[in-house]
Amino acid sequence: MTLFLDDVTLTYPDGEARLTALDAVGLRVGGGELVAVVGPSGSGKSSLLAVAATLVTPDAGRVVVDGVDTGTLDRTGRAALRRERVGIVFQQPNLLPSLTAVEQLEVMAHLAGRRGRDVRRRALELLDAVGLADRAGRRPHQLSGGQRQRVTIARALVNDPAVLLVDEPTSALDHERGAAVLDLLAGLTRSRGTATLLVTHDPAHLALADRTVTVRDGRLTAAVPGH
Ligand SMILES: Nc1ncnc2c1ncn2[C@@H]1O[C@H](COP(=O)(O)OP(=O)(O)OP(=O)(O)O)[C@@H](O)[C@H]1O
Repeated sequence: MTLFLDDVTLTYPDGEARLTALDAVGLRVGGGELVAVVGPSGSGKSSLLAVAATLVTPDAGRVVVDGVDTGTLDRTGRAALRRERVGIVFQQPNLLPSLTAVEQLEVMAHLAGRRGRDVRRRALELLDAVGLADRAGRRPHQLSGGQRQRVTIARALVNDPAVLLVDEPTSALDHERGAAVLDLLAGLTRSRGTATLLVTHDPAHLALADRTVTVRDGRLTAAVPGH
């Protein structure tokens, strides 16, 4: 389970010219590895996640998810790859208001073509793993912000993704809950062997990462943790 970005360049239209959001970026995240991404506002962090998630196609370079060169896939193929092999956790928990916690997970499994009793068992296992076994029947408005965030993490894992992409997972949480969510992500990365890319502004998170990379003006550099 790996994520590999090879010489990836992404530009956006900018009036008559083009703005370079990612400039010849190379990055390899191995299975069981947690890589933190830091950098100033507007430097290209979200663009990096969007490209890795195959939500945006780069102008040049290769994005290889779990051994699959995503450039060889059409739109349908990329959507299937995302459903089956990529877990995405956005900043704001985007849960469906009418569904219970366990149903949020089941819907994702169903979209990936999974059915049956195993799906519920697996969903409950994951909710247990994020400390929400006793909240499985609650809807989003009956959960705290931190609990909702943990549901989105469990949901991102329901189809056993090879690659986990996480954008500022603790920005809405207090320090203690944020630290608990980070511990959880780091633990799941290692126990499940996912390749995890984590965008963060929180220096405390860097200690849990195996590596930190810095994005600056669309370019990637390795950073010394804690600096
Ligand atoms: N859809 C778009 N169209 C045009 N320009 C864009 C688009 N999305 C992002 N950009 C530009 O690309 C650059 C990188 O943006 P990106 O969102 O990747 O930065 P970021 O590091 O995630 O920033 P932040 O920390 O503020 O979220 C910025 O200059 C931004 O203005």
